[in-house]
Amino acid sequence: MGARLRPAARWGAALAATGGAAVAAWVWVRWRSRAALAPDCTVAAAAAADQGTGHGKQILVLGLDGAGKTSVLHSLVTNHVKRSVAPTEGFNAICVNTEESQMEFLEIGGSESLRSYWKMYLPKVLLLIYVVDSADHARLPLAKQLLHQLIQNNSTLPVVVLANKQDLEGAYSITDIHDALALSDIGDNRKMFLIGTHVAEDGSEISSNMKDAKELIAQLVLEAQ
Ligand SMILES: Nc1nc2c(ncn2[C@@H]2O[C@H](COP(=O)(O)OP(=O)(O)OP(=O)(O)O)[C@@H](O)[C@H]2O)c(=O)[nH]1
Ligand SMILES: [Mg+2]
Repeated sequence: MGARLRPAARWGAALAATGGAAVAAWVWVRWRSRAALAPDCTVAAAAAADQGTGHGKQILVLGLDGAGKTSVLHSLVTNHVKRSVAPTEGFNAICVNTEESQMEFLEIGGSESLRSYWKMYLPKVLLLIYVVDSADHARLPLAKQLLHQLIQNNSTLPVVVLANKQDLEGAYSITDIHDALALSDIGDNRKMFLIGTHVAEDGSEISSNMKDAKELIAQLVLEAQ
C-alpha cells in the first residue's frame, strides 16, 4: 500500500489514489442544489447508448452486477438515497443539469451477458465511475480484473472508484479495496479517485461522502470538456 493513502474512516473518506498533478488539480466545485433530472435528455442518452453515439459528455457507470450502480446513481441524481430493487437489464441512462453543464450518466448492467458491451462505450466517455460491492470479497478479484482490462488501452481516462456498501458488516475498508483492486497499478497519467459510499435504506439525504463524490464527478467532467 502506497504512502499516499490517508487513514480511512469507517465509511471511507474521499481518497485520491494516484499522485501527481491530477490530484492537486482537484478543485472544490459545488453543484447547484437544484440539479435535476432531465427526462428528455434521458431519452437522448438512451438513444445514444443504443447507437453507440454519445455526445462525448457521457459518464459511464460500470461494475459487477449487484455492486449498487443503479442505487448510487439514483442517489447522486436526486440527493436522496434510494436502493434499487431490480437488476439493470441493459442500459440505464440519466441526465443531470448542473450550473455549468448537462451530464449524461450511462449505466450498463453488470451481469455477465452485458459485460461485453462495457468496452464499446469507453472511447466516447469523459469519465468512468466503477462501483464495487465492498463486502463481496469473493468477487473483488473479478472486479479488479475487469477494471484493469477495461482501461488498459486508455491511459488518461479519469476513473472514480466507488467502494459501495460500506454499511455492511463485512465491508472491506478503503485501504483494503485499494489493495484488492490494485489501484496503484492503474497508471500515473490518469486522475483516479477512490471514495467509500453507501446507500441507506430510508430515503434520507445522501451522506457527505456521496456529496463529495458528486462534487468530484462534476469537477472532473468540467475539466475533461
Ligand atoms: N446494504 C447495502 N445495500 C445496497 C447498497 N447499494 C445497493 N444496495 C443493494 O444492492 C442490490 C443491488 O443494487 P443495484 O443498485 O441494483 O446494483 P447494480 O450494480 O445496479 O446491479 P446491476 O444493475 O444488476 O448491474 C440491491 O438489493 C440494493 O438494494 C448499499 O450501499 N448498502
Ligand atoms: Mg443496475
